[in-house]
Parts: sequence; structure tokens; C-alpha cells
Amino acid sequence: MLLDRVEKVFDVRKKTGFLKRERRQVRAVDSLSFSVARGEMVGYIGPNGAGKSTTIKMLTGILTPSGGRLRVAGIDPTRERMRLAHRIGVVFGQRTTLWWDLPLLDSYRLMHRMYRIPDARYRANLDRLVELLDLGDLLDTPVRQLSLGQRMRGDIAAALLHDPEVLYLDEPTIGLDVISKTRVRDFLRELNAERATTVLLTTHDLQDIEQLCSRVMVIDHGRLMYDGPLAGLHRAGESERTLVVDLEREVPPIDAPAPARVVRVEGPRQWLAFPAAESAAPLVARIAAQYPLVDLSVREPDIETVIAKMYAERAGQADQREAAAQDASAAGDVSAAGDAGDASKGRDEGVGRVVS
Ligand SMILES: Nc1ncnc2c1ncn2[C@@H]1O[C@H](COP(=O)(O)OP(=O)(O)OP(=O)(O)O)[C@@H](O)[C@H]1O
Repeated sequence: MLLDRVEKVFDVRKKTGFLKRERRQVRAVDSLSFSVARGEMVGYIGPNGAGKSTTIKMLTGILTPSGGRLRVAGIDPTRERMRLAHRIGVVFGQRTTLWWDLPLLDSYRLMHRMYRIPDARYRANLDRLVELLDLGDLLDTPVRQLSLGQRMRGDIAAALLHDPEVLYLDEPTIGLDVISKTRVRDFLRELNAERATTVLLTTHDLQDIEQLCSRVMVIDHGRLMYDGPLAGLHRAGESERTLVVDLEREVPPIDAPAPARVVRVEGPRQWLAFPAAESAAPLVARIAAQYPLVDLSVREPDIETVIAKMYAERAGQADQREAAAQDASAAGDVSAAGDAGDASKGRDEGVGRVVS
């Protein structure tokens, strides 16, 4: 998958008076370039309105880019949308591609015909997907009677019946309970290992990314802000996870090794913040050894917070660079400004690419 300076500009007309309309342009995707290799599983995240859906719609051929070059499985999505449809699968967590009133199996039969999947391949894929996604008891149930988790598994199977080499997943675990989420994630991991399916995953749940993707891309205002491992993103944003600890009884705030610290206490429950780029294991082991532990869970920071912190961090670095440049020019020394810039660059590149 390759994007080279891809743009998408929407013309928006807004009513501003009785007969007046104002024309405005929205640059939903702005000179976006990245490539994803065959078999990679990449998280594609960003705040609301960042341009994620617009990117995916261009990658499927639903939308035509306003500029730049785009290839998926070697195909130009705009020119050969139908040929591309046989090579890609798409799952939109919030909408179903299944026929609402038909039993699940009937939807699959329709897709068998629509995609002209050879009979033997259809049967082999259906058997495998039904087994892996545990759909056996649901095949005769109308889609509208399925729970959200069951419907999601049904949709994922539908997207994979024709053996696509690229899969776009838009919020595949949204609204699912913990068990259903685990099932979907386990399946995706297995699919990727077994078939080397390339996966582009859009999600607001950072645990999806943590458990599935070795690489994450952050987009905001249509631009690529970060490309690298999730831990690097946490480091770049200095984000924190929260360990929620339930103890047998009320005790004074837990004495945690810095930078971990208690941020809230409510009866026997305590909340500890710790750096998201670090493992929770040493902290958990220490608490388990020293306190009457009953239960605990780890909460991920939300994407908006991570990105907001990343901006703040970058603004801070820019201020530092500017201050260093001013100091240097006041002292008549040009190299100090260059050093400040290089230091922050080296730090960014060590973990991933913070794109400016
Ligand atoms: N058809 C359209 N016409 C005009 N503007 C659009 C259209 N589709 C998207 N936009 C605008 O483009 C920008 C990016 O939208 P997009 O849906 O790609 O964001 P997103 O990252 O998928 O957001 P979300 O997480 O909320 O789904 C937004 O400002 C949106 O209002």
C-alpha cells in the first residue's frame, strides 16, 4: 500500500442567509505519504475529524483523491475499483455490510455470488471462518437478532470470504465486551500470522493497537503526525497509564517508586499513574508483595490525551529551540541553535518518526 502526497479537498456550501451560500474548502487529507508492506498490521489513529475515514475511502476507491498518487496491491483504486474490490476487505464497526433481515448464512451466499468466489474456495473459507470466529450456532439467525459482538464476528467473516490480501478495519471492537474484544483480537492475530493479510486498523481503543500492531500512524488535520511503535508514541507524548488497585481495606496512599504515584484514593480503591511506555509488571509485583491486594486493572490513556500531550511536548521543544536560537544569536554563537535542534531530532527518531 503506497500513498504519495495524497490530498483530498471537499467543497462545502453553507447557507449563510436567505439566498446566500458561502463556499468553503475542507482539506480533509493534506499531502499524506506513507507505505505499508505486505503482512504488516498498522494502527491508523487520530482525533475525530482527523481524516481517517477519508483516507480509507480513498484506499477503497469510494472517494477520488484531489491530488497525489495511491496504490493498493499494485492497483490504482480510482481507476480499477472493481478489480481492487476482489483484493480488499472492509469492516466498518458502526455499520454492517450484512443483510439485516436475512440469516447470516444467506448474506454469505449472496457474497459468494457477488464476488464470484470459486465454490471450493468459498466452502473452505466459510468452514474455516465459522470455526475460528465461532459462528456455527449463528448461521441461521437473522442479522438483526445478533448481539453486537456476534454481528461484528459475522461482519469480519463476510469481509474475508474472498481471501483479500488487504483488510481495512474501522473500529472493529467498538462497543464490545472484554470477551468479544479478546476473541476478535485473537482472530486477527491468527489471520495475520497464517495468511500474511495486511491490516490497516482504525480504532479509539489503544489496547487494540497495543495487542495487534507493531506500528502506529497518527493523523491529525489530514497530516501524518507520527509513524512508529506505540511505545514511541507514548514516549513522545510522555503519556501515562493508570493502574486501578482494589485492596482488602483502606490504607494510606501506596508508596510507589517514582515516577509512579497515587493520583486518587476512594476507600479501598487507589489509582496510580505510571509512564505508558513502561511495563506495569514491576509496579504490580511490588504492590502485590506489600499490600493486601484483591484485584487490579490497567487503563490505557485515551488517544486524544496522548495526541494533546504530543502537541504540548512539541510546542515546548519549539519554544526551547527558539530560546536557544535567541541566546545563541545574542552571544553571536550560531552552533548552539543548531545543537538544540539536533538534540530534539535525535530523540524523536530514536523511537519512531514524529513528523513535523
Ligand atoms: N463528504 C464530505 N464533505 C465535506 N466534508 C467532509 C466530507 N467527509 C469528511 N469531511 C470532513 O473532512 C474532515 C475529515 O473527516 P473524516 O471523516 O475523514 O475524519 P475521521 O478521522 O474519520 O473522523 P472520525 O473519527 O470522527 O470518524 C472533517 O473535517 C470532515 O468534516
